[in-house]
Amino acid sequence: MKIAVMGYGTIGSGVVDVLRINKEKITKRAGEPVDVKYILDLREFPGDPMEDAIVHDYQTIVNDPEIGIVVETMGGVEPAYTFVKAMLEAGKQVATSNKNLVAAKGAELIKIARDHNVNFQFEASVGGGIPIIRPLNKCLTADEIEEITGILNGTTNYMLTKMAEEGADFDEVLKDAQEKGYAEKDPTADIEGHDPCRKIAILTSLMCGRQVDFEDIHCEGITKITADDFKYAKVLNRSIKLLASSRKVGNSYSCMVAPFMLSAEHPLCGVNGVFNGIFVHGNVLGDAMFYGSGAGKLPTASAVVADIVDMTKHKNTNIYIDWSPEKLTLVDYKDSVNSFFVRTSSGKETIENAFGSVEYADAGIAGEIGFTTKDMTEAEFEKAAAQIEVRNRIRLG
Ligand SMILES: NC(=O)C1=CN([C@@H]2O[C@H](COP(=O)(O)OP(=O)(O)OC[C@H]3O[C@@H](n4cnc5c(N)ncnc54)[C@H](OP(=O)(O)O)[C@@H]3O)[C@@H](O)[C@H]2O)C=CC1
Ligand SMILES: N[C@@H](CC=O)C(=O)O
Repeated sequence: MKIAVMGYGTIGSGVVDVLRINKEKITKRAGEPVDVKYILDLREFPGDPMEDAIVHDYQTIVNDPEIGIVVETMGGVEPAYTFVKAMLEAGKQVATSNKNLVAAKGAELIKIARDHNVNFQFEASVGGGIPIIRPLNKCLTADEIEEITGILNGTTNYMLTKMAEEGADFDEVLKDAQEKGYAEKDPTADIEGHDPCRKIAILTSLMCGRQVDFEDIHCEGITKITADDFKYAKVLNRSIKLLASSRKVGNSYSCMVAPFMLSAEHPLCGVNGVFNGIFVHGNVLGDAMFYGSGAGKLPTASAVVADIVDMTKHKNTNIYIDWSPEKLTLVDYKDSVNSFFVRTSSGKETIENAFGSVEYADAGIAGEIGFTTKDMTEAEFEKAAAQIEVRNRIRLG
């Protein structure tokens, strides 16, 4: 099998490395050798062992009938969409790690692949090296999936872990995550939660078989989390995690991305560093957990290469993926029920007038108190919170 890699950055170069490191095993499992014929990138790579494979015009790949599989690891929607569409229409199979592309154009590209009897696969687009797309599409097909809640961003989980355990500074630990190759080209997508938002939109689309737009999902990142919040988390024996969740409500889903303070008993509480954890509940399966490296060069490339092996074994066979372009309208997140941790400078009488009975937490920070509320809807919380001064609030899990 001759393949091309579009985008020779962290993940694209990882794909080339994985194909070399595990060449023998991959050849055996794919049923034939997998060779990289072209690498498309904007730059030259003088001195790189793959220097001679570098091309700059995607049409070179489109027009070469020898290329059976194309890997897209450039990132972003354009020109990735134009290039991938052209590859599928030319009868080539495509594997991508690009969640921006999958969240925006997944349903359409799946259909184009089906119409041309090829495959569009995207295992690495959610959870880095953790298998989650194929399990949903192949192994959990007997179930109605009623909930997926996950730590779906390696960068922010790495940052929150370092901030909690070492008191690390936000900007420094973000720089560290960028140097390790975990962060997006524009890390705003990580720290503002847009990346896990796209990932939970992809997973929800696979849960329901319809298009879920990430723009419809309520999304909060970690930029408002401070060292003082970690002091309270310690007092409350909780950890702060950025969760992406999707729950079936009637015929629709309630989705949200936001930081949560998790109790020690929560299945995702102990997921630390660059690891991701994905909790899945099916109506007949019950609970399942997926856990592993959520970002980084080789773990993510491992998932891309698994797609290459799968597609090499399925030449001329489209593997059905249940994801139609028909849009699903999500339930209003303001109706979802949570309890909250709140930091305030307001007095206890004012707090209790607004929230009723609460439980207080004192982290020894001058001029403020923390408290936790009972369960309430988001709308009820907003109404009560408007009556006090709120320094920060984090949902409890
Ligand atoms: N890093 C990670 O841990 C993970 C990343 N992903 C996803 O994988 C994708 C790639 O990420 P990553 O490898 O980290 O990103 P990088 O920025 O490291 O690599 C992207 C590469 O593609 C090249 N490129 C960009 N635009 C074009 C173009 N128009 N034509 C040819 N080449 C182009 C870039 O060149 P240049 O540098 O010159 O712009 C760069 O070499 C993204 O979608 C990301 O979200 C998914 C899971 C994990
Ligand atoms: N920036 C992303 C990369 C993997 O999807 C992350 O940190 O999880």
